[in-house]
Amino acid sequence: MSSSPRGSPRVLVVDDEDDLRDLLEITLLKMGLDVDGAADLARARALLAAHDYDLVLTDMRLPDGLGLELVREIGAAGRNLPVAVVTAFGSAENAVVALKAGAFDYVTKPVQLDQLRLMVQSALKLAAPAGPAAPRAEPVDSRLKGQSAAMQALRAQIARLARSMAPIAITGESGSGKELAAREIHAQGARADKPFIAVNCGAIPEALMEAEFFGYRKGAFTGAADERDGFFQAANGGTLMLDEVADLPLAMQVKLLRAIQERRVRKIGATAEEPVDVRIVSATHQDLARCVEQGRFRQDLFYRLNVIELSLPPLRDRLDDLPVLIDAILVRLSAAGGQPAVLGPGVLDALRGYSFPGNVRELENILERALAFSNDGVIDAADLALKGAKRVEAPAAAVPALSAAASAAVPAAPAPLPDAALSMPAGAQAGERSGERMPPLPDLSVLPSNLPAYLERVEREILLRALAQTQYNRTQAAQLLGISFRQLRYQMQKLGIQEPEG
Ligand SMILES: Nc1ncnc2c1ncn2[C@@H]1O[C@H](COP(=O)(O)OP(=O)(O)OP(=O)(O)O)[C@@H](O)[C@H]1O
Repeated sequence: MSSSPRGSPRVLVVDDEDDLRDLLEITLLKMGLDVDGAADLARARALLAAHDYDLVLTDMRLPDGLGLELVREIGAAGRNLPVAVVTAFGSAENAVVALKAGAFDYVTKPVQLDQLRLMVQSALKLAAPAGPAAPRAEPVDSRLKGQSAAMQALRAQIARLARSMAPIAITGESGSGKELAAREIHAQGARADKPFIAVNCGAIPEALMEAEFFGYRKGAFTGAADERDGFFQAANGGTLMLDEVADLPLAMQVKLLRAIQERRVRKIGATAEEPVDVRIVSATHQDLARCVEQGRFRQDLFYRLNVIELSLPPLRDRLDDLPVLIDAILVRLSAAGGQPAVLGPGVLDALRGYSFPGNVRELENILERALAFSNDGVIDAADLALKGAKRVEAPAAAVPALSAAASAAVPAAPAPLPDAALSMPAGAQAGERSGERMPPLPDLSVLPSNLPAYLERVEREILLRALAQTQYNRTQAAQLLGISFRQLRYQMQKLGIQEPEG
């Protein structure tokens, strides 16, 4: 190994096409890097044995084998050395295979120099200045709490994944920590000092999606008074989390695929595209493969997003983590500087007996509410209101239908409708789909003169009832209505619904 003092970062370029190798070498030299070139695997191996590198950039097809072999060998040797591959245009498969094998990233031919520079900069941030070093198996201050084997394995997996650009698809039930895991991946990678942007794909109205994701130029459409960046520009250099990705409409899936493949986006109303350097992490509580089978999700986008899978176990499968989680939550909930609350006798057992359909978020909700009812900082079993929580399972004659009479006058800021106004109109047909509660439609013999205001009023009433029925447990209210917690929170904010004091 060369033991020369480390000056400029050193890059190894492996490519048998002289022209392309020269172009890559010149570009890297202009970035102030030291560069060595190799035309085949044998030469590359010899150079790797003789020198410390900070980055390897290799073509996929070489005269004596595949660039993929280098990716694997370097990974197996545990060297802290990012390897990027150059793949032929349109061969998404190669890129995905390389990422799965542990490549840090890839560039496609013909190589776009601006993209190459972005990729190299990001790779060099990863290279440890003091040479090879094993990645930390488990950071001391991981935000993902829990000592169960599943959580330990998850943290170790995150520590490895954080070091590459490979798209990660996170699955897990609602409230199981998908966003937290995504933040952890971001925080442990080279992009930590750049933005992490989480987007709830299910909460953006379809008509606004393109503008929200890609931005727009001034005057691009009525109301576009100023130029605005989209999520991609906002996340540039960092991580973009596509939460509830299964909710993306098909038309948007096509545009997103293009942006991910090309690593370029075009603002609405702009003529030129701009390069973006964004790591994509997606999450869903749905089975995305099934969505593909059902034609609701594009196969090609699925393939692009699902390079590495990370699965979060439900809380009921790791109840041993309860004490650690409870401690962390109670510390967070304690007034600044104050003593955290403690659990009274039997409380932990009561919680162990609960199935937590809303996972860690539900545990947080339960403890937050219990704390409000508790005396002297001691939470008793009765404070948990778990019995009430189980009411969710009771067959809900729940949300009654609205009668059109209630809509005759729609106030600007609609108040909850009186019960009398919520009686089911005679002869109304309940639209039942298998297993779904589908209350009958309101009597629409009188049509609302302001549809958006009327629908808002209906929605508000439904949310208020679901919240009242679950004692303002938002996790359970969301479940009752078959929407995600974030959707509920978003709608509550939109409609100005707040939890009552006390
Ligand atoms: N292992 C964990 N340790 C500590 N807190 C956790 C853990 N897992 C989840 N949480 C907390 O639980 C709450 C829900 O987590 P998060 O928002 O990441 O879930 P999610 O799976 O993304 O939910 P959704 O599907 O509704 O979007 C957050 O407040 C988060 O901090």
